[in-house]
Amino acid sequence: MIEAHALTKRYGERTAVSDLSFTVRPGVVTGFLGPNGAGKSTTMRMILGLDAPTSGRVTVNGKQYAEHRAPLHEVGAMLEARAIHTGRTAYNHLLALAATTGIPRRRVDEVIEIVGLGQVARKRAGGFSLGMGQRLGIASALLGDPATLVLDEPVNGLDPEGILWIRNLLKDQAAEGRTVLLSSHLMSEMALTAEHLIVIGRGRLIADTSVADFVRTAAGASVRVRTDEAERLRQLLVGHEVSVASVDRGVLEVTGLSSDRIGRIAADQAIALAELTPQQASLEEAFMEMTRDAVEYQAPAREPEGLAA
Ligand SMILES: Nc1ncnc2c1ncn2[C@@H]1O[C@H](COP(=O)(O)OP(=O)(O)OP(=O)(O)O)[C@@H](O)[C@H]1O
Repeated sequence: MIEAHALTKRYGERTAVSDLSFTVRPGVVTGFLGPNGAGKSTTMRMILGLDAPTSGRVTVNGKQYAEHRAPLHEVGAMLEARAIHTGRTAYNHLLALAATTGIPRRRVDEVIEIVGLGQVARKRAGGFSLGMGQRLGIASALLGDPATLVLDEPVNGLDPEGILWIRNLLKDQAAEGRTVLLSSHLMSEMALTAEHLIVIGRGRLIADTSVADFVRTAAGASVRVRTDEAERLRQLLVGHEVSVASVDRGVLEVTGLSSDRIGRIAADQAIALAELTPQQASLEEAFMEMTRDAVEYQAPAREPEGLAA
């Protein structure tokens, strides 16, 4: 369990994270979303004790990272996969890491198997592809068999097979009762991997919700209706906070009413419907919609061009 309480981080004049409170629970994959510069990496660094909060606090299983006696067993992290620029083999890299924390050699073999690096474990990690580097980063994170995993952009640069692999791995880790927090810019990927979302914009909390609710409550969700009496139905539906667009002959797109409601109104007036389809906003659209205000509202008007995140 990760708990942030009024977490704030300032770098000089710039506030990277502002009064951020959230809880990441075990058992489900939690996605950490936000536009560029929203403060995701800064928050993750504070979780891992790599950056000190200006105020507030964040704990992992009730303690701040530095208070844990064996942090590698508590929290596994991958912040930048590319941080592994090593002349060592993947195996020796993991072995050295294990040795510093009293983790046995057989666990190194185990994690190499888990991440599928068996074929290349004796090769220099410095020559690894991005995908192999990601797998090695994940192997390092899993080494201490931690109850909590914190991964910054773990699917970055992976091919479809690698993405599917990480998705299943993280779901399995969560299903085993671990706490899993991952950030990603790939919203569509997050929709498939995460069950819960923490969304931030300009360092502030925008949403702390299930993926299903996030998409459901996103503005812009509409219903597609097809009927021979489109014009009559349009006049019945249109009103305060309900807009109806004619997208094609006999096809309406209704925003502001549920499909249930539209179906009932049509039935009451004996209008036969040939189609009544809720158009689910994609996570990508929902994310853009919900973070847009945070970006626009808080962007300082006087900021010099080119500096705005
Ligand atoms: N060491 C630092 N010194 C000064 N400003 C920083 C520092 N680290 C981050 N920032 C600023 O804090 C804000 C948040 O950055 P952060 O990297 O946490 O965002 P992010 O959500 O991870 O973004 P991205 O998705 O682009 O990586 C940004 O405006 C960034 O410029």
